[in-house]
Amino acid sequence: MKSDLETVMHDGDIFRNADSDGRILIMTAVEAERQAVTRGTRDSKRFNVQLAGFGPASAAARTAAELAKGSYSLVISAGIAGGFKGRAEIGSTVIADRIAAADLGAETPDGFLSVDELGFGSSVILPDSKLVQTLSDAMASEGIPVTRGTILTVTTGTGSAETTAKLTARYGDAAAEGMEGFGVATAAKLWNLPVLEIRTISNVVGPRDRAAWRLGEAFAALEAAGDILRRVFTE
Ligand SMILES: O=C(O)c1cccc(C(=O)CC[C@H]2O[C@@H](n3cnc4c(=O)[nH]cnc43)[C@H](O)[C@@H]2O)c1
Repeated sequence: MKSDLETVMHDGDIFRNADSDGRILIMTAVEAERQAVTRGTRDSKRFNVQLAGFGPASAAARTAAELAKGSYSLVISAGIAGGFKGRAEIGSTVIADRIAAADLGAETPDGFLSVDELGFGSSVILPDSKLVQTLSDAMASEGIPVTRGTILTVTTGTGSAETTAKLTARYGDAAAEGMEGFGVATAAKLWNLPVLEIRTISNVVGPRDRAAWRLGEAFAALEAAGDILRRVFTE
């Protein structure tokens, strides 16, 4: 009888053969994240793990530059993140079912207007739903605490209860907050490639308390996420 993970990996075959050489580009903000993912993927040639830099602008530019150099079947934004209280605990993993540019828009005396409300496009990019399901099932089957939800991309990391409340009022299903996902996803969209965002939680979104960040737990979870990616896409 097949294990849960074997069943999931069978589904993964669909994507392994999706196109050309089927390589997967993974973008992380900083080197420590890149190393954690690479430990998990064990330097498999299927993956190219590159630095996106800090924030969505750098992430979009560097992802676009990487995509121009090679052929890929999937783009992944990966890294650590803040987790919204009650949605994603420290050390857990979040897989985005929506990637949202949460603070891109305009402030008005009556509140925030999103890109959508301004008529300049969409603040949301949707990851490939089948892949989201495949990976979240694979993680759950290995006992990894995993949540699916909206991952917000912000240009300023949230550091107050007031901003946290504003964000959760706009995105009721927000699970985590990072700073590169929407940039990576924008570049992937330009190439008509599917995108995923995978974040492991280092801290709680809210009043800034750098001393409370649990980088070790988040990097260990990021390595475990890399291991699942390798098993789903290469075994
Ligand atoms: O201080 C360190 O030693 C250190 C080591 C590795 C990474 C960092 C970062 O600060 C990574 C920044 C990166 O992480 C994402 N992130 C993490 N928590 C949050 C948050 O609460 N709100 C927004 N972004 C968050 C983000 O994508 C940053 O690019 C530090």
